[in-house]
Amino acid sequence: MSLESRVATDDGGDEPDARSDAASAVGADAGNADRRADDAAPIAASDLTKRYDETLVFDGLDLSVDPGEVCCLLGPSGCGKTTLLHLLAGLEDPTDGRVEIDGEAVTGPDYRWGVVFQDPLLYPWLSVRENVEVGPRLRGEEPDPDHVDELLELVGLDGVAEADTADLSGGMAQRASLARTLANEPEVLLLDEPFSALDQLTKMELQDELLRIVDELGVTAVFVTHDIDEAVYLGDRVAVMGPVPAGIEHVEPIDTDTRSRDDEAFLSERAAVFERLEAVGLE
Ligand SMILES: Nc1ncnc2c1ncn2[C@@H]1O[C@H](COP(=O)(O)OP(=O)(O)OP(=O)(O)O)[C@@H](O)[C@H]1O
Repeated sequence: MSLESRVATDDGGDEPDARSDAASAVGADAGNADRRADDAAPIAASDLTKRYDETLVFDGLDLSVDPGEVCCLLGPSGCGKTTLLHLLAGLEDPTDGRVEIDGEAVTGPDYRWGVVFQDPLLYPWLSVRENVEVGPRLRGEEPDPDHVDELLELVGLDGVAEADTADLSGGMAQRASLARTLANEPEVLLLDEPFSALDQLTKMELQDELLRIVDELGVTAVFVTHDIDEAVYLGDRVAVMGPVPAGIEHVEPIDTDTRSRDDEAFLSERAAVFERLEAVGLE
């Protein structure tokens, strides 16, 4: 049986409830059982300027992400989405300006603001479980096996904990990468096109799971994507970026009460975002 079918089998019909329980348990173990959207960390970027030699990527950009919100960054290729995410994550320094997460200045990477990249970047010599244990170990903590089990269940990998990462499909590898980031109990998730290399069905499945996890763990998320449908489906707001050095040209609020991929509200919000993208020069 392939690893994918083992996961499918293990998922079973009652999997969403099982994962729901796992999410609650993870929250409880993390000491954040009461951390819900209202208590999640806000992100504030003020007057951010970033210059690489002769390229001014943006100049005086402001962005506020509310606690528990999913903010999608959408824009033409090369407009600075990844650069902005790296500044929020402390992976790069701004030329000027400031980023704060939960009121604390971001001056470098920190396990409290977890990053998920397009490439899962798993350690190939470690099993799935050992990959998830990396964060606590790097912080000098012995991973709690129950907590790791709960995270693996949360992302639907409980059937393949001991597998080699080389045997994982792209979707499973990205699930493992997400679990590894969640093992650090981040207050904020910063995701850089994490699903862009996946087939459409896997992508849609992971989009739904991400929304559930963000909601249940009470984290704030910034999600970079090229995909308008993905931005409108995932986002509470979609920040449309223009060609450098425009930065954020428009922020579209999304009515998430009727979250769906094909109803009227979705299609009209998609059309509104598309119009904004066209206005900034869709590439
Ligand atoms: N390390 C770097 N050194 C020099 N220029 C850079 C560097 N990183 C990014 N840039 C430039 O900054 C601009 C923004 O790049 P960035 O990768 O952030 O855009 P993006 O919107 O994420 O692009 P894509 O959608 O294609 O991934 C581009 O002009 C890019 O060439």
